[in-house]
Amino acid sequence: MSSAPLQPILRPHPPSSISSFSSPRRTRPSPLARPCRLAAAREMPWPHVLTVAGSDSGGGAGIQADVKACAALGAYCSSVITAVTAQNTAGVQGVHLVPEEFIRKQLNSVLSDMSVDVVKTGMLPSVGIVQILCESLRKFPVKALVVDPVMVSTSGDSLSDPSTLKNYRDELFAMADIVTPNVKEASKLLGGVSLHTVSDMRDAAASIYKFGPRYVLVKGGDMPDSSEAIDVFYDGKEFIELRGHRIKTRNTHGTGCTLASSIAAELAKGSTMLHAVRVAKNFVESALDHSKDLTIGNGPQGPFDHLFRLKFPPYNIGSQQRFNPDSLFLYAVTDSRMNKKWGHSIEDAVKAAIEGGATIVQLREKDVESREFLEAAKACVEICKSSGVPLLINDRVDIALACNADGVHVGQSDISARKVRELLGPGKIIGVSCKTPAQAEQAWNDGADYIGCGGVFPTTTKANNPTLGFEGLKTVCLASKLPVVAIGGINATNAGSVMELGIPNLKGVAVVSALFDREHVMAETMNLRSILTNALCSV
Ligand SMILES: Nc1ncnc2c1ncn2[C@@H]1O[C@H](COP(=O)(O)OP(=O)(O)OP(=O)(O)O)[C@@H](O)[C@H]1O
Ligand SMILES: Cc1ncc(CO)c(N)n1
Ligand SMILES: [Mg+2]
Repeated sequence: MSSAPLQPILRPHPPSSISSFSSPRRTRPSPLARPCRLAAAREMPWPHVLTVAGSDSGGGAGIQADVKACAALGAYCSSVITAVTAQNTAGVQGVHLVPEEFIRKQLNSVLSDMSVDVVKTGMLPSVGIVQILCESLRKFPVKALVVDPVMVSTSGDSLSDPSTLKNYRDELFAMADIVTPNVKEASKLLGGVSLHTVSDMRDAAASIYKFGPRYVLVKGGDMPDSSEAIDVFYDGKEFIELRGHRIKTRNTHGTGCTLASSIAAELAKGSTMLHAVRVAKNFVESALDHSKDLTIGNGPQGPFDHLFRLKFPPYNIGSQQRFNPDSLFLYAVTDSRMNKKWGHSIEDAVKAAIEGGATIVQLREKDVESREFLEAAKACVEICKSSGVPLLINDRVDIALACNADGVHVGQSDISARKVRELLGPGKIIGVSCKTPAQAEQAWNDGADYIGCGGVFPTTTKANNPTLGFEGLKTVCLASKLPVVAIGGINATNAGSVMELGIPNLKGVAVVSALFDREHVMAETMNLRSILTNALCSV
């Protein structure tokens, strides 16, 4: 990780035009692509989002949603209030604008004193407010700007003067890292075009991109009935459809505010933009799912519980831990039968593998009683922690939670990665075994961190496991947006040839028998590590 101090990055983008579509702006490395350093050495970093938005007296949207979402995701949230609304589950009964000069004062108070990483905007109800915000951001640059162009509430009430449209497009969007309109807002921004399909959403995202933001997310929460909630993400080159389950509930008030502030919180924590958007969408879906039957108020649209995770104490909400794909290099997978055969305890086997140079460990214990497994897993967590090696648990989410492991690896017939992510939270590592491009795509959509692909060679460790060979491995790697670890029959004789394939996202090999069906686990691991290192150097 770079030790460079945090650089302010928000500067006005070039004026929007058709040519900005292919402008050099896109080729400049995104500052969000690298994790941020938030404070000088020895200071505790605290990711900080400033929300510039309206208050919702009902507590479900606006400032109130932003503060709760940031808190839930482990970021600090300061707030500049642009308007006070009288609002409940029935709709908006009144809007009272805060005087513009007082908004300037609030912005100045926060930005001149506190180190804000990301600014998120919600309700900006007048032309003057948009201008004041842009001036403040030029004076006090921040790391990223997330613009949720709030115009109309879901109840259909107007939250912004139509005259702000031009300022939004010409001034604010040009400074924004991401703009997150819903379909109605996207339509308004584009002069009233009608948007009915995902293809229309793509076209809208491309048109809004021309106004100057680095990324656009057109949200489909309000699209006609479907089993999925589909948002379209666009980075100027590629469209990505983010598909989530549509939760059947009346409690969707504030989903847009929550999504945008969650993106801001993740960016403040150092995520790349796409990762931030995926975590945010997953968070909204989980919150809606947990809140679907709650009742507050008598109107048609209720709020949801942003802090649902507090009900799950093991949920590591503040985790700053990030997955490093390079840790897949020498992936040691334990096997209780082999350990028994050689008279090794799980702990001794893990210790030996780490001493020999394993870079990540997975406990795959099929024949051990749960209580015994948990005790061994706890001991392994300590061993791995002291060596800085991540420890994953195969399949058993309960064991992973109980021993606070670094993550879980699941197969195609285990609990889905999406569900595991919901249970473990954003900070944990999730891997999925995949044999096909479609499974790799699903793992990516479900929020996994890596995939395991195999069996590359025939193996005796896993029954009825078809062999993919190098061609199958290549096909899956090529299709996978996630880093890959190869698995299945890999040993000291053939490991080098796997790494020599030189596939960019193939980060390492996972081995079971070659390390653990041996008397001297440490020596075998050292040997394999040097073979892998040599192979890597020769590519
Ligand atoms: N019923 C639902 N189930 C799952 N996800 C949903 C649902 N409704 C909305 N979403 C998701 O919530 C996020 C916010 O989208 P939405 O279109 O609701 O924004 P919005 O209209 O700006 O919300 P609001 O104005 O109520 O705050 C999107 O990622 C969307 O896909
Ligand atoms: C204050 C406020 N901001 C945003 C929205 C959009 O949901 C709302 N309903 N109220
Ligand atoms: Mg909205």
